[in-house]
Amino acid sequence: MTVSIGYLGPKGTFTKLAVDTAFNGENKQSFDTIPECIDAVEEEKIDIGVVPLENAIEGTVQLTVDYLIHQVRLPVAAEIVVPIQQHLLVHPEFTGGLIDIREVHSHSHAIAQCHQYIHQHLPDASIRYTTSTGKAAEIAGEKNTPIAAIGNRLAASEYGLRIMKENIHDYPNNHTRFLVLTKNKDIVKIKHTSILDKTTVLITLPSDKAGALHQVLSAFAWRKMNLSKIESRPMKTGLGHYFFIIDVNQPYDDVLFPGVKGELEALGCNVTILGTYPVYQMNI
Ligand SMILES: O=C(O)C(=O)Cc1ccccc1
Repeated sequence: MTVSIGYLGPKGTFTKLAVDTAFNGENKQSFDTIPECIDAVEEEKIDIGVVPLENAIEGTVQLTVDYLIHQVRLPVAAEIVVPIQQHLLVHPEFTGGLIDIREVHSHSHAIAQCHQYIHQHLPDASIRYTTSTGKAAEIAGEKNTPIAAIGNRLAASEYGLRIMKENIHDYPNNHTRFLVLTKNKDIVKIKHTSILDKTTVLITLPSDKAGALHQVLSAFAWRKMNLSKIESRPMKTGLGHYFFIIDVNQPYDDVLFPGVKGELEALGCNVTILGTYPVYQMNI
């Protein structure tokens, strides 16, 4: 059986790079937006979806987290961590200098990863946000205009662009986490060895209870469960109402996690396990 894998496209995105690095030559399909890719997995038009989740410089990709919490809950089969290098890409016939560039197009995360560079070297260019870095590269390649895109080397080759300036991201240790979503975990075959297993838990606190978050954290702490991330997101039910999303650096088990859940539910919290999955660190 050929497994179909959807990703945030079009061609030349970081998500496509992550997919190419993690998977062999399955049938790969690009989607223009993150929700479209997630919906396609939900509607079983594709077997696996890969979407960006978090960047080391810019933080969470809110669209992914919110869509997965509020619209479509899909099991997470794996996390792929990929190093990110951002380059300034221009049409091959563009002969101007940095000073001549009028517009810089890219995904909001890519723009944010290069804020200092843009501020110092392209202060007069206007910023245009696109659904992905690949989309920005496609626009820059359409005709010879003073439009630059921020994206990767794959985008440069896919759209025939010239790399005008390499490595323009502001901080060197730039990595992005991608989620592998599927209803059937057995079909996910990643050609690397995982570095650890993680479990992601979604918790809502009882309203207006002093020390509730402290008690949530203690339930993990006294069990010596190591947390690697805690983030609050609005529940969208009113100001001051939040979910807490907690990553625990260990696989789900039948003792500790049910213990945490029982303890927190007794306090009036709501606890949902969003997924337990291996993490793969890629080198490209
Ligand atoms: O736009 C892309 O290429 C993506 O895959 C999303 C993204 C954007 C910036 C850094 C990492 C991933």
